[in-house]
Formats: sequence, structure tokens, C-alpha cells
Amino acid sequence: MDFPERLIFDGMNIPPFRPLKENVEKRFTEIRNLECRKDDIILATYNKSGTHWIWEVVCMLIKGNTEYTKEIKEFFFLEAIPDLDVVHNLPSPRPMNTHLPYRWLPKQLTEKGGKIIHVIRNPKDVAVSLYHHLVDFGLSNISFSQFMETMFMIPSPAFSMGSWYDYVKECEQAAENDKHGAILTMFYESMKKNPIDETKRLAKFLNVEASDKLIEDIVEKCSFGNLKNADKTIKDQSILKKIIDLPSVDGQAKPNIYRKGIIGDWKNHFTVALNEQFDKIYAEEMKNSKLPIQFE
Ligand SMILES: Nc1ncnc2c1ncn2[C@@H]1O[C@H](COP(=O)(O)OS(=O)(=O)O)[C@@H](OP(=O)(O)O)[C@H]1O
Repeated sequence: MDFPERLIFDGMNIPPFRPLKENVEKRFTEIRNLECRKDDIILATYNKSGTHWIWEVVCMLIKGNTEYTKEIKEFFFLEAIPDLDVVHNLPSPRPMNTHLPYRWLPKQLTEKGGKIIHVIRNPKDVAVSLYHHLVDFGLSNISFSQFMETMFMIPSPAFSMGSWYDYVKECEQAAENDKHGAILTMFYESMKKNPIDETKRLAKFLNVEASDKLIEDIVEKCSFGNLKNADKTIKDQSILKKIIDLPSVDGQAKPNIYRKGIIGDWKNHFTVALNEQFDKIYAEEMKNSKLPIQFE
């Protein structure tokens, strides 16, 4: 296996974004203490759960039109952007995003009236997506099964920003304690199967007036194929080089975010034995969860 050094902080493996490599505690504390506004929106997801997709939908809803945001979502990515002043200077409402767990989100956010959107995806598909992402980033000589056994499946030494289980359980707890309707929990699979209804639910949560036509157009513009194409043709990717050392193909190489965009690709990667092993750990880890999760 060949992978950059790992940094552990607050019990989590920290991805090698430049500000985190420089001083992870400083950046986490800055985010935790971020001065919030009443209309701030934070999309908080575990890696590979559909962040780019839902972020684009959120941006279109708050703008009230279907123009793609020229910046990629990493421009608003709290733990990775080179300078948090960018966020301080953004006009409202600010559609920020992060993979940080709930305990590290800005503490003022919900007090001031801001909103949090959690997106949860079948961890088996998250694992597959993350494996391919890490291979794109230089992880080599490790099979998918080895990746699962050593990095993803076991709860504590999970790879990136803590384990999926801990992340999701923390979201669930936060949503249970949320007395002001400040947190929306979405599922990737529901968005995939029922994008119109889920986009309406999102609009309602954001207090956005959106006609049926606008909702339909947003769903269409944010389909997997259209977003993949927009990512190649419209989006300004320049910030990526400032965030992370990318494999050097003209300095432009980046992980293929829009890989397959389907439910159930895990079936092409899990052996029967791995699946049984996973289900056992999953059942134990999530035994107290009341989340309405029915993953296929
Ligand atoms: N429109 C649409 N429909 C369905 N699926 C979509 C869509 N847009 C992105 N995706 C899929 O989301 C996966 C990437 O997740 P993230 O955006 O959270 O990645 S990241 O952690 O921020 O890098 C990644 O999943 P995989 O294809 O399984 O790897 C993307 O393909």
C-alpha cells in the first residue's frame, strides 16, 4: 500500500487537505467558532454520500434558477479551503459544506437560525465510492477487501473523518435533539428514487418558494449525467490545486467524483463472505439506531 502519511486528531483520520496538514486543531477550532448568520446552510455529509449533487440542488433552490454554480463545491468546503475569510466574505445565504462530524460544526449555527442538511447513503456504496476515490488519489496495492477490512468496515480506525457508523449515529442524535427544525436528514437512495419529492422536501426545509416547473428543472439539471458534464465543461476547478496535492497530470488530475452514481454498486464489489462480515458489524454498531434505513 502506498498512501500519504495519516494524521489522527480527535480520534479521526484526517484527510491531507493543506489547512489540516498545517494545523488541524486551528482549522477545526476556527470552524467551530465561525461567526454564523441566520440564513447559513451547512450540508454535512460523510464522504461519498452525494455531497456534490445535493449541494448543487441547494444552490439552485436558493438562487431560484437552474444555472450551475461556476465554482465547484470545494470553494465552500469548510475544512479544506485555503482561507476561511472566503466564507466570511460570501454573500448570504451561504451554502457551505463539510465532512466534519456534528460535534465540529459551527456552534452558533443552529442558535442563530441556520440550517443543517445531513445526507446518509448506504455505507456499502459509500465504501465502494471511497475506495475508487482513494485509488484515484494514489492508494495502490490494496484490494477492495483489504481496504474494507483494514480501513472502512471496522468501527474505530476508519479511514477518513472517523467511521461511517460514528458519523451517522452523531447525526441521528443531533436530529433527535433538534427542537427547532434546524436539521434535515436526507437519504441518497430516496433522492435517487424520488428526486421530485425529495427536492420539494428540501425546498420546504429551506423556506424556498419553488414552482413545480422549477423543481422539475432542477432535478433534470442535477441528474448524474448533466452534473458530470457540467463538472467537465463549466466548473472552475482551480481551487483544487490549492486544497490538496493532486497526482500530476498537468496539475489537473482529480478524482472522478461523478463515477457511476447508482444504488447498489456494492454488489459488484462485495464477496458473499465480506457481505456477511459487514452485515454483522453493521447490525452491532447500529443496533440502537432508529433511522429508517432500508438499504438494498
Ligand atoms: N446526480 C447524481 N445522482 C446520483 N449520484 C450522484 C450524483 N452526483 C454525484 N453522485 C455520486 O455521489 C458520489 C460522490 O459523493 P460526494 O459528492 O459526497 O463525494 S465527496 O466525498 O464530496 O468527494 C459518487 O458516487 P459513486 O459514483 O458511487 O462513486 C457520485 O457519482
